[in-house]
Amino acid sequence: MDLSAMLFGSATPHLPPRCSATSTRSNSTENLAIEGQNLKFSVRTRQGNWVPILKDCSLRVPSGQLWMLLGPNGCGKSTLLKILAGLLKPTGGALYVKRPKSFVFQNPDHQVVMPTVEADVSFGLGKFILTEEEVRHRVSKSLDAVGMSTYMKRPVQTLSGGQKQRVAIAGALAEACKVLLLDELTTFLDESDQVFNNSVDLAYISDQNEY
Ligand SMILES: Nc1ncnc2c1ncn2[C@@H]1O[C@H](COP(=O)(O)OP(=O)(O)OP(=O)(O)O)[C@@H](O)[C@H]1O
Repeated sequence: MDLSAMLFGSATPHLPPRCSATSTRSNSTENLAIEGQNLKFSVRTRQGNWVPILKDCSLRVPSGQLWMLLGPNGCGKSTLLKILAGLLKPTGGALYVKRPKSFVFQNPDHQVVMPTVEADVSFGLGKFILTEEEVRHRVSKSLDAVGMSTYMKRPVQTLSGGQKQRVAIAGALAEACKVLLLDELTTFLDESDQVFNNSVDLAYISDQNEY
């Protein structure tokens, strides 16, 4: 299936509706967070046939912007996001994604695994060499960014779906990700939470069905 989705940036939309996802802007000095050229993804059926899911998908996402990937059910939005996250390997094309990058799953129960909010947000920081003070600072700053600083000691099983999703986003921010990939951001978050302020040099890209 062709990706006939629409990409919206926080500045000028880069793509006309229902075209292949190709940006027309070309500026070699641009600080790009994501660049994909002619990405392809196919799956093999039990009968041994290859079924194309993405065909020649190209996109350029500058740093510091929020982009939304819009399109009808089944057009390939989640597949593209998983490729950008490195969870799926494209079967063709070239891809650059600035690191560190984080992927927030549609269902936060797949991601929020530790007993308390504080433990969950600090969980991913174990791979860095950080002082306890730095860990505390990052956890507190990222929970603040998602409006959850008063929930630090709360058991995660007492949180709503949207609160868990915010905790998952806080975990990604704590790791100082440069690219934040959000699968169906609106599943749990309310409207006011869907774009939150963060001054870091970060690109957000989210997939969303058209309404
Ligand atoms: N492993 C797979 N095997 C076979 N088909 C697949 C596989 N993964 C995805 N597809 C198909 O690829 C297409 C794109 O799926 P994808 O989940 O990326 O769509 P989407 O745009 O995110 O849809 P939705 O808006 O419903 O979440 C769908 O038709 C889906 O059935």
